[in-house]
Amino acid sequence: MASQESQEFNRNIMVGFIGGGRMAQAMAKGFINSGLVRATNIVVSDSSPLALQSLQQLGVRTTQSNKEVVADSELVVVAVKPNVVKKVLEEVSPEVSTDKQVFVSIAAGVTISSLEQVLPQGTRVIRVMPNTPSLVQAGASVLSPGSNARRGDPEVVRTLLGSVGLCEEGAESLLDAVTGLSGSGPAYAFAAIESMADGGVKMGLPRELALKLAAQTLLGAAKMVLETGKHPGQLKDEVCSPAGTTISAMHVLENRGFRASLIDAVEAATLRARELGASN
Ligand SMILES: NC(=O)C1=CN([C@@H]2O[C@H](COP(=O)(O)OP(=O)(O)OC[C@H]3O[C@@H](n4cnc5c(N)ncnc54)[C@H](O)[C@@H]3O)[C@@H](O)[C@H]2O)C=CC1
Ligand SMILES: O=C(O)[C@@H]1CCC=N1
Repeated sequence: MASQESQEFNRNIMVGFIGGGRMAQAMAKGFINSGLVRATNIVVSDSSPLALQSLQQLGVRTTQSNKEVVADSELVVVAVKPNVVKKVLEEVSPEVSTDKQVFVSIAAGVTISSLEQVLPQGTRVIRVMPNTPSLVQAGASVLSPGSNARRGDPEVVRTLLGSVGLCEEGAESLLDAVTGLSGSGPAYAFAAIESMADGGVKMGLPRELALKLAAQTLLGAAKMVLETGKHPGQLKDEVCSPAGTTISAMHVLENRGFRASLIDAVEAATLRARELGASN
């Protein structure tokens, strides 16, 4: 929910999105549901009319003109795929005024210096790695301010993203690893939920119940880590009774490389983010 700082947050801020795909929709819906931004203060552009249809249902203004979004916004979220970022920034550059807009790029890998190079000199840029649970106020984001960001700019972005979950500030050098962990991480968790539910179904549970139990179990475990402050290893030990069920399952997971697979997954996604940065 909105933090104390948001008391000073300009609730009339105009927020634009260039690209109205999955991440933009998650953020826009999250911002509206948080109560921090009115739907009528959001404008989204997308080259595909289909992508704009579901946004129209939210009550936000939609357009196929990226320039219109920039002209009408104070905070512009760049939410196109990394390989399209340069092209759209070149296109909208004539509309940029350093006194008006802050550009927030959420593109995986794309560096602050490459964003600043293509935008007019002095453009205020903040690079952010968010994730899709922003849709349900349970997002995790890390932001990194560019070289022209003004004193209050990170705070505005932090308040906005803080209204849809956790938002931390960090050095840009951390952002590819953040992408590998929390940016891509929801997919790992969804796969875990789906697979645990499959296990339940295999052992006789109805599908609907199995899915609910699997999702609630991950949610509950995550809340315990965040709210008890205990190390996850200790919490795991507290579930494993001597000669009980859980330790038998943990043995299987260890044998099949469960932990190493997750470590490798975060590493692979981080390295891919670096590659995207080098090529875009
Ligand atoms: N999906 C995710 O979980 C996350 C995505 N991101 C980043 O967010 C960005 C967007 O990703 P998604 O939303 O997943 O992709 P997406 O493919 O769902 O959305 C991208 C949208 O951009 C539109 N588009 C393409 N060319 C355009 C142009 N020239 N002008 C205007 N719109 C154009 C497409 O029609 C599409 O609707 C990417 O850079 C990605 O790295 C960051 C964190 C998480
Ligand atoms: O898969 C991707 O490239 C994007 C970035 C982080 C999550 N999804």
